[in-house]
Amino acid sequence: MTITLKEICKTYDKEPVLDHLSLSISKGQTTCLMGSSGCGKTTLANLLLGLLKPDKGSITGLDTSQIAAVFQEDRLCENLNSIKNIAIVCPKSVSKKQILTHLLEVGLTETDSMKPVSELSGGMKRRVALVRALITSNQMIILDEPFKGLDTTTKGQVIAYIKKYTQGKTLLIITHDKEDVALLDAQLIEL
Ligand SMILES: Nc1ncnc2c1ncn2[C@@H]1O[C@H](COP(=O)(O)OP(=O)(O)OP(=O)(O)O)[C@@H](O)[C@H]1O
Repeated sequence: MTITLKEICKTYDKEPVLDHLSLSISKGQTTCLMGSSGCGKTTLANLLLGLLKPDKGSITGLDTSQIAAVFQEDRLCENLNSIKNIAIVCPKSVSKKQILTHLLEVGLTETDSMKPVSELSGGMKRRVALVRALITSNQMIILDEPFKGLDTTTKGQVIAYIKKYTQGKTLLIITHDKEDVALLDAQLIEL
């Protein structure tokens, strides 16, 4: 029940970023991925998502069609409101009311949810992107610095939301804050 990376090598323009990296990620659990800036965490996430191919090595135990992700940039449609941004990824059986309930759970108001995303703050956009990833039935979620721009209270609310909607799922969170490992009851992988 693990995702196993074996001897992964990834080079950009002859600059090695990942050099014979081997690690395993427990399925159905939360793992925090930490490491200094530029050490290759986002590269590793992109390899797991199948957006990049390793130069060498293998990844086993992974179904790339079952992964939802929040990237460092939110990748929302700025001219659409939050509900529409999320409805795009949902089956028709998920109602607008259900989407609104999720947005309220992460601290947005109904008025916020009806505004074009371009009129929301960075922290609000982050939460919309998070709901969009967690509302899907995907079995694996990758979150690249999901708490960026959130104050302590909002972060607590978001952590409760993440825990509620990722039970039994494989969750990989890239973070720079060691405190998150305890807050999320996570395993730690340091690159
Ligand atoms: N598309 C690319 N082309 C060339 N170099 C890249 C590319 N993407 C990343 N790099 C380089 O690879 C290294 C690792 O980048 P990556 O984004 O994976 O690091 P990271 O650990 O996620 O960093 P951070 O914590 O700052 O987000 C960096 O030196 C970066 O400049």
